[in-house]
Amino acid sequence: MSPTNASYENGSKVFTPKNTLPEVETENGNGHKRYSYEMLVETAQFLLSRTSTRPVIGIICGSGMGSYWNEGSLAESIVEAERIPYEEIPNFPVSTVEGHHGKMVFGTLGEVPVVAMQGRFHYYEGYPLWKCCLPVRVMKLLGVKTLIATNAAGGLNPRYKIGDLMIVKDHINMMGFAGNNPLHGPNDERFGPRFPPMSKAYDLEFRKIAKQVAKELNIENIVREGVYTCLGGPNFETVAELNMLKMVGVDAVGMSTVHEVITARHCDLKVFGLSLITNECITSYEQDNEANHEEVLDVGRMRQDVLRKYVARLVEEFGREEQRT
Ligand SMILES: O=P(O)(O)O[C@@H]1C[C@H](O)[C@@H](CO)O1
Ligand SMILES: Nc1nc2[nH]cnc2c(=O)[nH]1
Repeated sequence: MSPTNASYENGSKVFTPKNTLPEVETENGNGHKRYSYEMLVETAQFLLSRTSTRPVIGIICGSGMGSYWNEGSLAESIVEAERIPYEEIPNFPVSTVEGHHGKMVFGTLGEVPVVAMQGRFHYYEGYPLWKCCLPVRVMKLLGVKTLIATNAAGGLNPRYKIGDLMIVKDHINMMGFAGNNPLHGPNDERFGPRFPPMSKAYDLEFRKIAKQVAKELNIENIVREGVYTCLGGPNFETVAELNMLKMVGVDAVGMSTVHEVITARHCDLKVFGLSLITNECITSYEQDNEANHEEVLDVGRMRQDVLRKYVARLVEEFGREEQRT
C-alpha cells in the first residue's frame, strides 16, 4: 500500500497525504507488533487522565541520570512530581537496564511543565527502533513542543575528559547506514512527512542558550559541543571501530538518542541533545583500561548535581524561548 497519492499539477509532482498507517502492522520479524496512531492516542489519554500537568518540554534521562540512587538526580528534582510506572501505561514497553528506573515523571522544573522519562528503551534490550522511540510520539500527543535527550557516552575526542558535558551539535546515524531507522515502514502523515530533513536536527537557538547558561553557571570549562553517534550495543566498541568513528568526525559514542531525535524531528518537536562523557574511548591497543557500565553509572552519580542544575536552568530558558516564538 502506498502512503501517498501522487498526481501532477503544472508539470510538478504533488503528493496528497493519506492517513495510511494500518491499525496494527504485521510483526516485524521479532515479535513486536507496530502500534497504530489510535493506540498511541490511547496511551497519551491515559497519561493525561493520571496527571494535571500539561507538559511542554519532554526530557529523556540518560544512564545514571534518572535517579538510580533515588535522590539528587535530574528526574528527582522535578517539583510536585507525579510518577507513573511504565508497567501501568497501556502499550508501553518496560525498562530492563540498570540505571533506568522505568517511570514517567510529570511536574515542573523552574515553573515549566515537564514530563521526564526516568529510563529509556534501547535497541540492545531487544526492542526495534520504532518501539524505543514510541515515548517520543506519546510526548508529542501529550502536547510537548521540545525534547531534551540526555545520554551517557564515551568520549572519543581526545580533548574530552570524563565528566565533561557535550552539547550535541549533530549526529551520525550509523544504524541508519545499514537501513535500520525508526521511521522504517509505512509513514503516518499525522506524525510527519515521509522524508523529513535532518540538517537542522539540533536547534541552533537552544545550543546558543546552553552555552550562555554554561557561562552563567561557571561550568563552561566542562561544556563542549560535538557530534554524537549511536551504535546498537550492548558491547562497547573495539579499538578499530573507535578509530574509524574518530576519522569520520565523531566526538562521542553511545547507544541511544539518534533514533529518538529522528522520531522527534519527524513529528516537529524541537530538540536539544546533551551527552555526559562517562568514559574514555579506547583507541590504542597499548591502553590497559576498558569501558564498563559501572563506571558509566558512577560518573552519572558524580555529575548529577551539575547536570540537575544545568538542565533545570535550560528548561527554564527553553520554556521562555518557547513562549517568545
Ligand atoms: O541510555 P544511555 O544512552 O544514556 O546509556 C548508555 C548506553 C548504554 O545504555 C549504557 C552503557 O553504559 O549507557
Ligand atoms: N557505545 C557506547 N556507549 C556508551 N555509553 C557510555 N559509554 C559508552 C561508550 O563508550 N560506547
